[in-house]
Amino acid sequence: MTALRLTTTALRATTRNVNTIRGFSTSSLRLGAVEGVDRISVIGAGQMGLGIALVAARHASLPVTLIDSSPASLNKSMDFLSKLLSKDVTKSRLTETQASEIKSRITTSTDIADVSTSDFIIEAVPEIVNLKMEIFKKLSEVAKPTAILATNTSSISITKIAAAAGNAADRVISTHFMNPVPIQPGVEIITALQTSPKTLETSLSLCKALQKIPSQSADTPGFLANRILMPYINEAVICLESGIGRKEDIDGIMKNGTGVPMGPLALADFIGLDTCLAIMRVLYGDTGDSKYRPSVLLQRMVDAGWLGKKSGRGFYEYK
Ligand SMILES: NC(=O)c1ccc[n+]([C@@H]2O[C@H](COP(=O)([O-])OP(=O)(O)OC[C@H]3O[C@@H](n4cnc5c(N)ncnc54)[C@H](O)[C@@H]3O)[C@@H](O)[C@H]2O)c1
Repeated sequence: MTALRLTTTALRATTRNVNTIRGFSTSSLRLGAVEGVDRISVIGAGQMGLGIALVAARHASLPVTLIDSSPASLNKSMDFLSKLLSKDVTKSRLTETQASEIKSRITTSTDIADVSTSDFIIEAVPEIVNLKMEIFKKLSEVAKPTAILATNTSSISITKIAAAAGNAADRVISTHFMNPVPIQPGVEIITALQTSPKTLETSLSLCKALQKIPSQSADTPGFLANRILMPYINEAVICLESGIGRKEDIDGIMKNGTGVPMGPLALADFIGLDTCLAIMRVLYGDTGDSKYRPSVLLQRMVDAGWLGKKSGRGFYEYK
């Protein structure tokens, strides 16, 4: 009985402490600390890279170096970050002080060598195999010899990317965040043949610190998420190109009939049509299975530079 009462009292005290912590600025608190990870770098400041940087700075209070080869992308992302944080302040989800502390934890760079002080590096550049391999080769030269090298690839073999990292291959893993990163709790974790158990363990701890829920998948084309999602999107594009339905009807029936928040064509615009096409090409190329053949219309839209929301035009138009 006494033990039970003590436990209950301790539990109430802990709950009180947690609530007190929640009400205060997180500046001096590392709520989501991960052993051996004091700084992270994110390479690629597009929609995924920015989201990852934001959750690391916000939920794990980690300093982040956000790297992009394009200064314009960095500026655009930092402007967008300010808008996201202001919205949270307006909606009373953050105080102004917390918002400016989160922003101050993120520094930007155009030089990949600036990963050199980070313990965990997450690559989020476009879904182009040679580009990713080039980056992992470079990371094996410029990163700390203990740093974990993670990729956010949607479909490319982690084992292949790890091979490009040479002696660092055992520290390569995939932390495949879902879009939009600040909202979706799921992260797919994929290990390469070379990945060490320690790399996996630290990556799972980081996911927890970022308040994400990991699901593990084998290193196969598309892993779990895109092996299921992309053929669905591709089939919706085939329905459009073969005149089975208008875009409003395709999206309408899936939205109103299956309860998904977005129809498949609107979702493709949101993901990026170049990313969708790249994933379908990996699924088709790596399996040789015709069920994964990318729709011709999807290829033509990417040829036209109609990449979806990020370019202002995809299946729909965006201001
Ligand atoms: N969009 C999604 O819904 C989604 C979801 C999960 C995973 N992913 C994956 O995440 C990765 C990034 O996707 P995204 O949608 O953020 O792409 P994006 O096009 O929005 O951003 C990519 C960024 O990488 C930068 N970049 C290009 N080359 C670079 C280089 N050599 N060095 C540094 N930066 C470079 C670009 O300037 C751009 O800012 C891809 O592998 C994609 O498959 C995307």
